Amino acid sequence: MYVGRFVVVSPEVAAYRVSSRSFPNRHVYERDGALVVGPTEDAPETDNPYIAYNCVRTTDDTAVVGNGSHVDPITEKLALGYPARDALVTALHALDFEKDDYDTPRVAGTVSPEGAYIATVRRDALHVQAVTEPTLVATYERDTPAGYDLDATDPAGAARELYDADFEHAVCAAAVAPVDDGFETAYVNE
Ligand SMILES: NC(=O)c1ncn([C@@H]2O[C@H](COP(=O)(O)O)[C@@H](O)[C@H]2O)c1NC=O
Repeated sequence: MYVGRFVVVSPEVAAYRVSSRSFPNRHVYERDGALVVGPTEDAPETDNPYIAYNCVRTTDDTAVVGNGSHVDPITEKLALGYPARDALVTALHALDFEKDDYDTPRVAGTVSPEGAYIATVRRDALHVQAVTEPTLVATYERDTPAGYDLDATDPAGAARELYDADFEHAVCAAAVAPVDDGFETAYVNE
């Protein structure tokens, strides 16, 4: 099954995978404390505005994952003191679904020692939900948050588990979790 990009959030960890039919030549890398999705050196030129973005950012107490430019305003609202639910609602409502050929939904997650959320904005819905067990939302097919069998509670394990998940066209994966002195991140490119 092809589900496109997806987020999995648990109370311990937030993770994200890029699956892509159209733009497979991409990778995750670190820049200025964020994890970024972007084209590899051999990628063909494109003017698609939706394929390069920060996919993981953190504030002092909360980490954000997502499939596009909304990761930045969600992070900025959190840094201003908005509760996670409100930061997700505000940023996703402002940017809305992607204006591409598929009306691709935006998906996002947050995790902090105080709690975790998962969210999506589609053409027909805005869904923001507190997470008490591992939960997945994807851009296509599985586009409403639903329980997912994630075993890992650490970023390295979660990024690996998402990369290896049985959905087509894996490209790369990333994950983030709170630790004693901040956040730990990990990613997989293969
Ligand atoms: N975030 C991403 O990495 C990303 N990759 C592709 N898209 C969008 O989704 C469309 C379909 O891409 P694909 O055929 O790879 O699933 C692309 O034309 C692009 O507008 C993305 N936008 C949202 O998921």
